[in-house]
Amino acid sequence: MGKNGVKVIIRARPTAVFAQNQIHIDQDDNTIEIDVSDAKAETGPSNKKESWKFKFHQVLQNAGQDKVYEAIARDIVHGAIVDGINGTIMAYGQTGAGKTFTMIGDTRNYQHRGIAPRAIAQVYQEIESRIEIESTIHVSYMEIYNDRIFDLLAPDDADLDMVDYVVVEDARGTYVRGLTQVEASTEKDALDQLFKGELQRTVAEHQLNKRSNRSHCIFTFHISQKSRTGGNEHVVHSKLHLVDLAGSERLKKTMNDDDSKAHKSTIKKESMYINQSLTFLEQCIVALGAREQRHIPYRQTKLTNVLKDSLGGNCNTLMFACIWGESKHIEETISTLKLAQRMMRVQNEATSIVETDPSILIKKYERQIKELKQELTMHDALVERTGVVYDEHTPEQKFELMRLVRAYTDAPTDDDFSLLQLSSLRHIKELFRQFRLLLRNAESASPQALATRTSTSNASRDSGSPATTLDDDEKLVGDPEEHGFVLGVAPNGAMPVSLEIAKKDPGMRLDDTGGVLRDASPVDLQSDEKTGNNDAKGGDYDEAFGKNEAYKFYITNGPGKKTHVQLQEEKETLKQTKEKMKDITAQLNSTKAAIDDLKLQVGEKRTNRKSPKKEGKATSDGDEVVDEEEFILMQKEREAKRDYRVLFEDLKEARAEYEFTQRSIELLRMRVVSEFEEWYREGGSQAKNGETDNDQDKLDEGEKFDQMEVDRIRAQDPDSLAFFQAQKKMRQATSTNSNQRKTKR
Ligand SMILES: Nc1ncnc2c1ncn2[C@@H]1O[C@H](COP(=O)(O)OP(=O)(O)OP(=O)(O)O)[C@@H](O)[C@H]1O
Repeated sequence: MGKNGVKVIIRARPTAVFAQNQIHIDQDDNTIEIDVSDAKAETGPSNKKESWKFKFHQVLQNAGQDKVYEAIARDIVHGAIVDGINGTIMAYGQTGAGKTFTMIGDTRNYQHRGIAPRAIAQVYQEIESRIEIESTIHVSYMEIYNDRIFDLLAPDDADLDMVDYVVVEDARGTYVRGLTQVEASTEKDALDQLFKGELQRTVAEHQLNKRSNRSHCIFTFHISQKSRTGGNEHVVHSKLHLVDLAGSERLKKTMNDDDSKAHKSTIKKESMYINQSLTFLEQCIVALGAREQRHIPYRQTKLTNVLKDSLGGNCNTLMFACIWGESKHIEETISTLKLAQRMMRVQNEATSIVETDPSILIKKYERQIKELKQELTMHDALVERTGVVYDEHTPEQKFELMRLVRAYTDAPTDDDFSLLQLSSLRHIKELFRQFRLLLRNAESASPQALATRTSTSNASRDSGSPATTLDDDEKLVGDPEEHGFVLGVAPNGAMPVSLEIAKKDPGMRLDDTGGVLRDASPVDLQSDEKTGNNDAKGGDYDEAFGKNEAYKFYITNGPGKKTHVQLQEEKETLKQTKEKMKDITAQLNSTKAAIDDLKLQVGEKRTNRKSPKKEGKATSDGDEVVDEEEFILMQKEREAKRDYRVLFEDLKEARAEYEFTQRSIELLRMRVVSEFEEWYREGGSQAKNGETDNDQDKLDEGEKFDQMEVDRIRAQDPDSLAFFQAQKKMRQATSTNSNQRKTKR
């Protein structure tokens, strides 16, 4: 942000009859001196002022279009794109003085193109060079004629006379509601719109200049820019106005004596509006330039209202004051120069208008959260904290917390807090939540059920084995563990939604909110067993026991052996990975300690080197140099940091492997259970009792035997081989039928 004076450039159009006696232009000093004393002498003595000296930012005479553009216009366009600051370039002056030539130029001659086509080219060059920024450009083109706004880019079928455009204001500044803004993605698009608008301009013929226009025209770029990479959440809005004002001459100069009455009336009306708007433009300029604060009459005319944020306020403003250096126009020239001088006193506050793009802001916060989580994970790794949860707890994690809460409430002593090691705020909240759920469940359960539950829980703990339960449907649930297959029967409603939860406690399940519930009245097999009351379900217990035995067989010698071996291997891998993580964490810690130590040593060395008491080691040009010892320390520090990074990556990899293995174990467990269930249902358990030779392992053995037999037969009598094989096939089929009959029985 900063105060930015309005820049003023005087442009004198070429003429064959330049008033050399009256106008003295010094282009090096950027001054113009006017002296009308000769002319006054002809009309007699007067006490009116006869000479003036003006100084401007630039005074150009017979200057080419390129020089005019390069003078200051290029900087204003650059500011609108690169700094996001509104820019206004306007041309003021009497009719025929060269305003349109300056702003638009000769549309048929490329060399003589004016500020608008040059600005269009620069805008697209600038945005193309800023590949990291996404820019959107819209253009509008309006004409203010007799204090009415006309849309020069309105669709061809629009009824322009019906629309009364109004100027409104919001946080982004002033704009004309309903005015067509065409998106222009390329230089060609923008040029097309400029030329389309030029065709629409209202042209009135009058004596000074046949092509003269009697209106103000404003071509505007509406620019929005934001970061493509999402590195910044800001959207910068800026505008660039190119304003071709109507001629500032007085009425009498615009009319011919032989003009018709109607024509005179039209010109009179036009001149009145032009003069009014230019007078208010001048008043606004004077008020803006005044030392004391004054009311600025922006709202008095459409022109000043539209240019509100382009005359004063957030804007870089450049005014071209075009003069016609002929003696007969000297009064208009003086009047133009006076206004231009006042314009130079206006100080603008140039700032960019920045809005926040919420989508980018969210992305930024997400990135920050991710980085902070990574930092926390790194910190946890360094202090050997594992299992800290910073994200939402998964159902399994919630279940684990519930188990801890239950273990804590069932603990024999009140202060066994070791069970509830608090690792994060989220962890604490979840613990409280589980406590609340436990309390609510307890409150809603009957005292009898509570008592049963307590005894159940105690019995399980005392027996040191997981609880097994039965329900009316006698549906079996269980868990394959290394020690065998533990069976239980849970009521349908209590069937766990999560295998992880089911495996740890079949009596528990998740509620809708992810809280863990225990069925209010489970019948516990262990407690029945303990009290000797297993008459009622004794058969089931026997069956369960039988199934347990079958499972043991299934995973040791049965068809589940291979999967079970895989499961054990995965568990071993998990153990090793855990060890590896521990090992890497230890290495990370020692590397971190080494880095800290080296940093300290380097710091000390540096302090000693800079200490005035020590002998300074400096090169001839004053640069300090490090000694060999410090250099070696710095090198070691760099290497330690590199090691640290490698180790950290290793740790990440090991953790990923650990998690992957956990998932793999889970899958294998599920597979063992479901395959066992199927095998058991199909009567596989009978096979293990030796009632059939159809067992997979036995078949394997049998196959070995068969092979030996085939080899023997082939050696003795090759022709009998086919017979032998057919016989074997029949034997196998007979055996299968016999098995099926036994299963059905
Ligand atoms: N610097 C210049 N060099 C060459 N020709 C010029 C220059 N300035 C103006 N002219 C010529 O003078 C004529 C009038 O100029 P121009 O239309 O730009 O005046 P104007 O100030 O815009 O007038 P109006 O107020 O009527 O729009 C045009 O034919 C234009 O080509």
